[in-house]
Amino acid sequence: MRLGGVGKRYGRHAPWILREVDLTVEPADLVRIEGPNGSGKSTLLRLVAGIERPDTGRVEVAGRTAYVPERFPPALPFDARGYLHHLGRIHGLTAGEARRRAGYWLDRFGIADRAGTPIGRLSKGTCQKVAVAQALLAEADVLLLDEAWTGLDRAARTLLDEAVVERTAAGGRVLFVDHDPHRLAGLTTAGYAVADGRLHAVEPPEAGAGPGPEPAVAVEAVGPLPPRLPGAPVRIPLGDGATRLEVAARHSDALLRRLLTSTPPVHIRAVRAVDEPPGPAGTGEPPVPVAAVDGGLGEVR
Ligand SMILES: Nc1ncnc2c1ncn2[C@@H]1O[C@H](COP(=O)(O)OP(=O)(O)OP(=O)(O)O)[C@@H](O)[C@H]1O
Repeated sequence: MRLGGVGKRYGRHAPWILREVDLTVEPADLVRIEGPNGSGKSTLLRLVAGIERPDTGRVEVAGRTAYVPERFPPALPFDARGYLHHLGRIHGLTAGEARRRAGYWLDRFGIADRAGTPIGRLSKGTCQKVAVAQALLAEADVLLLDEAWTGLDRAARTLLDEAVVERTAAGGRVLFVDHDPHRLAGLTTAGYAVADGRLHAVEPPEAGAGPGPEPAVAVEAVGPLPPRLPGAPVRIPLGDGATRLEVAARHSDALLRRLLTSTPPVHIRAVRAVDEPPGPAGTGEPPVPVAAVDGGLGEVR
């Protein structure tokens, strides 16, 4: 996904909202976009979604795109299940698959009992769950989330966090706008602030370095590593050109996917559970063969 020299204004004599925006997003990237109200964050996501056209420059997006808009259209002539099914079909799913995934996400968000309720009669939070579900069921290559957590209850916010991690672990690119600086902290691979129509790279907040007290996984990787990695792993040089990366287990899939899809690819020598504090190579559980890791991820090429 690439934006080159993108400019946008709403009308020929209107002020520029975005100018000369360059942005490249690779598979498995999780990108945070921040900035003050009215700075152009939603405009940027709408350009990537193809809802707006740039006035200058190019927007190149390969693959399927799914988008959670900041505002859900209020008057839709559907019930929740019918809407998800309809959107699934628009995303190119067969009728059977669209129905299956609609049911799956209604269940996962705990709103299966409201599947037959017209969208206009759903509560705000339930409506937002449907808005999020329509994007997640697409299993898109590019997932765009515009303040998608707003209005969700705690369980649904956690579910959306997990779904984002799942999407990036599967090689998807995720861009999100959110005003909470801690949203997905430690998982983002890049962060940008929109200000004065420009996109400025910012250092995304860390979740606190390293895995903490929860179950952790150590990955021994050989080769140059990307500067930012999912889960903000602790990096321990092993002295033979390899690096031991220790990360919370829930981020290990995303980390492995990011390593295996980086250019040039990183060679993964071993993956093991960590059940003791960071130490030299050879501590912890016996290494898991890399082939098993590849098999577990499913789509690694
Ligand atoms: N369809 C439109 N027509 C005209 N102006 C628009 C349109 N959409 C957005 N704008 C203007 O473009 C500017 C950027 O809006 P945008 O919604 O992209 O900002 P934002 O950073 O997402 O703001 P917020 O944090 O409040 O959601 C604002 O001045 C807004 O009024």
